[in-house]
Amino acid sequence: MEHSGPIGVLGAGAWGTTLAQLLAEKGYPVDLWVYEEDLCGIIRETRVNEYYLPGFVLSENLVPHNDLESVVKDHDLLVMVVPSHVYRQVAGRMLPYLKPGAMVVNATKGIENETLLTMSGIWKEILPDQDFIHELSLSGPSFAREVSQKIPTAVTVAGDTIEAAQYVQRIFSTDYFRVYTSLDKVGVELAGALKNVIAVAAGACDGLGFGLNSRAALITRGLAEISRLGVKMGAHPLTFAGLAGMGDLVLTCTGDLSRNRSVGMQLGQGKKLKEILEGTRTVAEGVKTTRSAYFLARRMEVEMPITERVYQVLYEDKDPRTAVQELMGRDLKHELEHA
Ligand SMILES: NC(=O)c1ccc[n+]([C@@H]2O[C@H](COP(=O)([O-])OP(=O)(O)OC[C@H]3O[C@@H](n4cnc5c(N)ncnc54)[C@H](O)[C@@H]3O)[C@@H](O)[C@H]2O)c1
Ligand SMILES: O=P(O)(O)OC[C@H](O)CO
Repeated sequence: MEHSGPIGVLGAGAWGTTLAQLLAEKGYPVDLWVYEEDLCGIIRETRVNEYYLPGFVLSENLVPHNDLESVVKDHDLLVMVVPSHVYRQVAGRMLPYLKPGAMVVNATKGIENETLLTMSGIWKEILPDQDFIHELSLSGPSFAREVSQKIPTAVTVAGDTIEAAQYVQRIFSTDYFRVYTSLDKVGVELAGALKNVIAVAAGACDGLGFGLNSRAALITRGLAEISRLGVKMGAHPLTFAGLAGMGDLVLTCTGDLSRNRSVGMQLGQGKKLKEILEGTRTVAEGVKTTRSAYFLARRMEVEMPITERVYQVLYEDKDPRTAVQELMGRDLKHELEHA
């Protein structure tokens, strides 16, 4: 084992717990930050995350904590898996304990509403010194439950240097979790966040009772528009054909385990957003990311017709059926236009 010392995982939702368990089962001592005090006690006593990942007994190498200091202080490697809307707040609280030179692997998928920044953008904004930490992004098609079941999965980790990306690649890879490297952090982060918007649209299409043709069209044209925005923001176009792009888009637009697809499905079936979100403990990042993507597209002057319609359905009460009619009725185009 190349890495020594404890690994801190921040966020004990389904994904944070899954990644913590993967690392703990590889033999690393893992400190897991659990936001909810009662859940922290439950995990300590039962070894099961009853709220977010029931059914999996967690390794003794994994220690739950409710205080941030125990998970961050003196840790050379940290994994961030809190929802994007609380990321800045949690990262800010971590600052006093952060070890200089620590590696921070971001596994959150989202774009902040207020600033339109991705998670690495948040670190850039709040860190006094840009070289204080090495920040990387882990993304790709990976439903937590399937990874917890050790179903073969492939993801990608993007860093600023190949050495950093390969270091993290080795730490996370197992015989069921294959990690590729990338140097396109902008692309990997944007692809992982923006696919959730298209997943809401794909779910809505299914909820309206449309068929597989519609879904395939949405996935393909969705990929076209999220690539368009990503490339304009400096991403490598081929990242969108990779695991964090096409891979995660296909998974989330077609997989019944997707929370984002499920939100869309319920919208298509006529439920209102408030009703859908009420009483759900888990996060569907696409709901908030849609707002960010909509304003980012306007700021960057990039045409994103699907994202625009998802925004109108979520936030302006547009009927999903009208949104589909509008998409189908747009001016006819050349397929590679704006590509
Ligand atoms: N679940 C997956 O399959 C999966 C896979 C890949 C990436 N992700 C990404 O991982 C991130 C976390 O998702 P998840 O599925 O693990 O979460 P989840 O929906 O299972 O759980 C919600 C999480 O939010 C935390 N939380 C709620 N309010 C909080 C607050 N005020 N401060 C700090 N934490 C708070 C909860 O403690 C819990 O950890 C998201 O960005 C998601 O897109 C999820
Ligand atoms: O359940 P979702 O829609 O948040 O998707 C989870 C992951 O992002 C899939 O890779």
